[in-house]
Amino acid sequence: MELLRFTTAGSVDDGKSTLIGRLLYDSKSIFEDQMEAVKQSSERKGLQHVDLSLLTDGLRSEREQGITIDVAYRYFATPKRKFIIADTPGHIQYTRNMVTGASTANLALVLIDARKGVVEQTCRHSFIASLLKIPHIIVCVNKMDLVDYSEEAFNKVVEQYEAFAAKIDVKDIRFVPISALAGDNVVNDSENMPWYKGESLLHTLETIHIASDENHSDARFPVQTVIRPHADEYHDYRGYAGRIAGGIFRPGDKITVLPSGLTSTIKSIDTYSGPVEEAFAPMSVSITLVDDIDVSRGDMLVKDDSEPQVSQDLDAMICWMATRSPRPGAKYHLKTTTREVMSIIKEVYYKLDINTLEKQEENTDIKMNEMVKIRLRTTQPVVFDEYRKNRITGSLILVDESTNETVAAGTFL
Ligand SMILES: Nc1nc2c(ncn2[C@@H]2O[C@H](COP(=O)(O)OP(=O)(O)OP(=O)(O)O)[C@@H](O)[C@H]2O)c(=O)[nH]1
Repeated sequence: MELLRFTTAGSVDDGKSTLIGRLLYDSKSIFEDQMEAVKQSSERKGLQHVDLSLLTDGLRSEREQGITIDVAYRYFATPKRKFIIADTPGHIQYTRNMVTGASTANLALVLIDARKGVVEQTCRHSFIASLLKIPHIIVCVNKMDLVDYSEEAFNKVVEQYEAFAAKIDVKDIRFVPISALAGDNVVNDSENMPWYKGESLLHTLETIHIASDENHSDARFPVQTVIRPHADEYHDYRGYAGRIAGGIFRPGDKITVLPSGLTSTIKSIDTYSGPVEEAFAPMSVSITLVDDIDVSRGDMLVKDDSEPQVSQDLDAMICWMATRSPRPGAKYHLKTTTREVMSIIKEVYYKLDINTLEKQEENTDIKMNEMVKIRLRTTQPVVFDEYRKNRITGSLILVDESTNETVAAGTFL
């Protein structure tokens, strides 16, 4: 079953927790005992309705804790799709959390209070979504019950957001008028808004087309492991295992190994369920070649017609995630796909103000949560693509050599 990852970020009290609770509840992804606990807490608080945000906030304390980055991941499934929600706070001091949540997302859910319209947080979250090339945005105009389910109020928010969205690079933007509290258009179609002819939020999440968002034209296979079993019967087997990051590979295809430049031809492609005649992203496969050439972990198999870039000088847009600013001359492990090399930050071009997308070229000492364009110099060649071409081979993280802390996440330009 297809998996859709989406991020949510909103400003305080937009109703994010209530919305996520409503999605889980109405799609029947909640366990009875969790629901019973929420009902009881709501009663204790003297509420007339069941406070669904308690459900989300309760789950929030059970969240997966990253060592440096705190993003609450939540999982649910319907008969049509599986979902992972990366729930991040929208405040500027949590930019790094938003970047982490957005880096693998297929879709960003932007929540707007119908009474307030577009606010700073809305813009910031949308900018991050566009910088990280999230292909789809769904703008949920929430609390429609508080504006009498008015079409005019909804249209005003749509207009306001569209005026802002002209500045960002996201192709697919949709709008859904909802009430997370009352349940309108979240899972079930609303009877209170007959003027809205679109689908409910869940229906959109279940059916939005995401397969074509993968890059199927430029063949990329980062080698994760070299398999060479020593048992006698396999003595001539040498396979390269990993996950395809782009394009299509078939037995018989001519390939080049980068960065070495050696060439060969694919003999076979194996998967857990047997050999295949065709493999594409995001399949995990093991590839064998007709020649016994030198291939190691961190190399990339590509096809001749569309080669990635290979360089030791790399321009990237990064989000600085560490509390400590970079020290002059500090060395960082640069990790991209399965490759890891040493690097230093050679130059800082500018900082990007994520409220306005303006470049700031003066005063470029880097602080936590800032987006910065930098040049890295590595000790060995790196194989990469521009992020806009491929989100997997185009992304990187920097890990501090001495503390082992992830200090930055970024995209190649
Ligand atoms: N009337 C109305 N109230 C809503 C709606 N959605 C949320 N609320 C209320 O708005 C308040 C904030 O909702 P939350 O879900 O806690 O908001 P949040 O954005 O998750 O806030 P944080 O958890 O602080 O990030 C609560 O009192 C909700 O009951 C809605 O559709 N209509």
